[in-house]
Amino acid sequence: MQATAEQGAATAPGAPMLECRDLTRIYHEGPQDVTVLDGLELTVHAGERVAIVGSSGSGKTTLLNLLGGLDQPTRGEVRIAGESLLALGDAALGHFRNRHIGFVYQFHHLLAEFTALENAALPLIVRGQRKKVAEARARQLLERVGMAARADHKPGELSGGERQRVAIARALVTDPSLVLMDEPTGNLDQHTAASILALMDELARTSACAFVIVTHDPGLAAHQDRVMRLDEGRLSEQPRPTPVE
Ligand SMILES: Nc1ncnc2c1ncn2[C@@H]1O[C@H](COP(=O)(O)OP(=O)(O)OP(=O)(O)O)[C@@H](O)[C@H]1O
Repeated sequence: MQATAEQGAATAPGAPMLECRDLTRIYHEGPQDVTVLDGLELTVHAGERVAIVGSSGSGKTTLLNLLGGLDQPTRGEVRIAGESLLALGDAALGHFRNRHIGFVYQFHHLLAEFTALENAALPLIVRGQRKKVAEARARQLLERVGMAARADHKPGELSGGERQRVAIARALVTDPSLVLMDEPTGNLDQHTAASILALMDELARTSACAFVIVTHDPGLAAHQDRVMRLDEGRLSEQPRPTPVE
């Protein structure tokens, strides 16, 4: 299985990078079963950016967790770069995640005792890269998100928006095939948010990275290639609101 997980991703623009088929998640905790996702279908191609919108409690976080292999569906499957997450064992799944998926979740999960630079370099260190090489790449990403000057600061010394930018650098440092983002620009001012969007555009174009972005921000949603609304456990394509300049 390990060998399968290490195979290269289907990175040609236009190839399906993410496929969800009949994706269903029923929570059995509590007095009543709760069906949150109900036969959801989604295909995202290499180089494509898809925004997911939906009301509070509609299942956006549940969906992101399934896409990232952090939770297992009750029924159906998630394929990333042609690989079914369900078919991977725990060790292979961890390896696959590190290799193919970048996460930017609302709680950034930065390690408190590490600097911004060390945090951003961590996925490469985990992958076995030499510290010097990993930190050189991490520094490039920190520059891109406007955090180079704070590279030696620990998360406790950074603002919420600054921590978010370090988390974005960390998610992108491995050149992932797929980036999963939960409100990635929520804490950022307009100028910083615009520079993050420009970085995402460039990555989608140059490295065929696919993005799935959960957001309540109509401006951010309008900036993506497609907007999907999650409602009653399924996704439907939305007309895009006019982008906010
Ligand atoms: N572990 C769990 N056990 C039982 N129900 C759960 C569990 N996790 C989530 N839910 C329920 O599933 C539904 C979807 O939750 P989820 O967090 O995915 O929604 P969301 O769209 O991300 O919401 P928000 O926009 O408020 O963050 C909610 O009704 C929630 O109460």
